Amino acid sequence: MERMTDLVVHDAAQVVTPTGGGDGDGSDDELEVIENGAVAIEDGIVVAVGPTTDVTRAHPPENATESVDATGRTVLPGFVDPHTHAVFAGDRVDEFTAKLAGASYQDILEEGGGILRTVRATREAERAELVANLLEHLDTMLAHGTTTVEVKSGYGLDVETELKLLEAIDEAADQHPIDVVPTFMGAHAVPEGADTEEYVDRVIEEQLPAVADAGLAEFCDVFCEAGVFSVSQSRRILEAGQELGLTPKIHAEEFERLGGSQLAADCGAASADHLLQATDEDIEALGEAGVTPVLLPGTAFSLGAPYADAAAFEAADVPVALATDFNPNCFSQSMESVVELACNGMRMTPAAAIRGATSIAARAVDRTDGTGTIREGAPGDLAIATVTNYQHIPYNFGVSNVQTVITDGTVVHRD
Ligand SMILES: N=CN[C@@H](CCC(=O)O)C(=O)O
Ligand SMILES: [Zn+2]
Repeated sequence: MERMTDLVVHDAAQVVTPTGGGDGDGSDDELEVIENGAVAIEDGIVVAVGPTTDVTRAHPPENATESVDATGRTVLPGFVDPHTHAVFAGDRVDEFTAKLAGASYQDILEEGGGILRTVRATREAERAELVANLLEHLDTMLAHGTTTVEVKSGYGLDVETELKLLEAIDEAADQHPIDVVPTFMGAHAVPEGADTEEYVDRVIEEQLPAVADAGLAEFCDVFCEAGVFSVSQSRRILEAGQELGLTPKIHAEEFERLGGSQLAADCGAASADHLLQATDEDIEALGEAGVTPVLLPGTAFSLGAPYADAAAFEAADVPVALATDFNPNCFSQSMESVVELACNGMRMTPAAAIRGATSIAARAVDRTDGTGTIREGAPGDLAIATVTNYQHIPYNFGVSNVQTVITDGTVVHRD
């Protein structure tokens, strides 16, 4: 029977989708490829996906409000970027040059640069400037196929500025088609001149209650790292956040192996991120506890550090999510680039990288509604690339392959 459809994408060389979608641990998911495929969307939700002949019989493009002829192109779920620090003022391009000349990330931070420098610039910025900056970055993300993004606060380190950042995230989210997931990260660094224990008390007693009261965050994240927050300090913060309804996330085993993975497993975190130094034991603990590991190849690339051991996760049957970690130290908003680095740098297969950037990434932000897949009932979020086969995305690196982006069944970007 013919029906009126909001959007039909048809005649795609490939429609590509992970078979899972947020439920289960993702280890049995596969990447399904439908040759000459089509997708129909109604009321923002996918209502049909399959061969073009089947989908267009029930949903003729000529009867749809909008149709996209995807001949010669590949349709993917919109990318999910589950780890960014995208709201801040200024940049640190001079530190980029200093790092190339040999300065380390931690030397820069210990001298009051790095995160602390962005904190100074962000405290001085008006909320409107932060909103405008974030909207610009969201536009760039969208143009590269991202339709869901997590954004952390963490360049305030005091109640007032942390709230200003979360309000800026909320305001930008209201104005932009990307689905924005807000995370509170008051424990991103120890502010200049502060004692770490006293600052942990302030995060727990002042910042967390104010954030929970304002209802502006879904997750609470901590930088669990030597010289920043210890495992026990991180545990106190994450448990306090959990009591206020914020799901834990953690920056773990980035520069040193401290035990953040085990903590993530103990407190049922949604994700443990970075994991450059994670051991087989850590990987097993994350897998058993259902914590999604998030690997950030752009960060290793920017730091000139060895990549996380993606093969060890694969061997343990623990699927990994991928994210940009977009921040002033790792300045890329592009999930296309992350997929390229995952393959060319971490030697992941294109199929594993696409799953990591879509359905597995959705697990890292607790999106269990089919986000990151193209299946009936999932949100109508699609990225259409100018390639005839999804493997060409990492193969043809360094260029923008995404051409058209759809959120909730509406075309929101076209190159
Ligand atoms: N490692 C801690 N936080 C960020 C970097 C933030 C910054 O350098 O401004 C990260 O995840 O890479
Ligand atoms: Zn981070």
